[in-house]
Amino acid sequence: MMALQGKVAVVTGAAQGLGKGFAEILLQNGAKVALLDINEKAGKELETQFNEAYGADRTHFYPVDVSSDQQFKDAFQKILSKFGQVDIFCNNAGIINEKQWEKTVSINLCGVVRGTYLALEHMKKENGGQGGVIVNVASLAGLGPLAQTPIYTATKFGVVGFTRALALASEVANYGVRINAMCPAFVRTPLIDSFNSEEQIGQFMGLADFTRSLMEKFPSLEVEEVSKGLLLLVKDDSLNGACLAMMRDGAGLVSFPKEIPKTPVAL
Ligand SMILES: NC(=O)C1=CN([C@@H]2O[C@H](COP(=O)(O)OP(=O)(O)OC[C@H]3O[C@@H](n4cnc5c(N)ncnc54)[C@H](O)[C@@H]3O)[C@@H](O)[C@H]2O)C=CC1
Ligand SMILES: CCCCCC(=O)CC\C=C/C=C/C=C/[C@@H](O)[C@@H](O)CCCC(=O)O
Repeated sequence: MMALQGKVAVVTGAAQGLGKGFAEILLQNGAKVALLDINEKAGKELETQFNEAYGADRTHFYPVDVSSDQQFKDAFQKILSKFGQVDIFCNNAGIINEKQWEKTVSINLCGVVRGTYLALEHMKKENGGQGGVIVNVASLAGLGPLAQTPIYTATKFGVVGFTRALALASEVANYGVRINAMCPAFVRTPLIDSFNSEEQIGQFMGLADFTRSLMEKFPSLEVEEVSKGLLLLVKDDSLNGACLAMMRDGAGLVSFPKEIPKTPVAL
């Protein structure tokens, strides 16, 4: 198991919700944490709160829009200057917006790719790196479709596929970096209210009741529960290419079939 004492972690979308919970559990386990978020006010307030709770200079906030290549790169250089290294990188920032769907793709998928590649270039042994672990936050909607949010679903399937492919590349090329994905069901954060927002859901508002039925099937998790899942994926150094599905009735590592199950058809 990876010891976190003295390790340096980066968490995107850290100002609230799951990212705040992930940052806190990493701090509680001895890591230093760089908080990245587009919400500057909430990020600075959380930096102060965490430094008071866990010791001065254990946390630093960096205002970053993960859809901006330059902002992400600039922040990463500042993090290396301040902390000297990055051992853990959690790509968590994400939105739901089926109307501004290019924005959703740029944040949820392209933002994860940007963060992953920044971390990998720094961590991989062939570049003189010390190795490390990357956790990409997908969703249960990255394993099965969420009818009301086809674009959000597409981005989360993309995060799962990208994470699994890069984990395999890391194993084959011996990068010394583990890359895993988290696939939680509904979690009690501001994001889940999106299903009721015409501004975010647009043409799919008529499917709100379908999502409500899914929320009954998958009762909401608490941030603290999901944060324990993050800690597992970070600490268990046997896990690479793992997808941790999390629901209220339990969590499990997804077993992807070696062969794609299919029903033969005569062409
Ligand atoms: N809440 C849920 O039911 C579930 C959430 N997730 C995923 O977990 C991640 C976090 O979601 P929540 O904490 O629930 O959402 P949230 O809306 O509470 O927090 C998201 C955070 O990301 C930040 N953010 C948004 N756009 C950004 C950008 N362009 N650059 C940097 N930061 C940005 C926001 O300011 C906010 O602090 C997302 O990727 C989401 O898709 C996955 C499964 C379930
Ligand atoms: C609209 C609000 C979205 C909130 C953010 C999320 O990512 C929530 C995702 C939660 C649930 C997704 C459920 C998907 C369900 C179906 O695709 C089903 O096929 C999945 C089956 C999983 C199982 O039963 O093992």
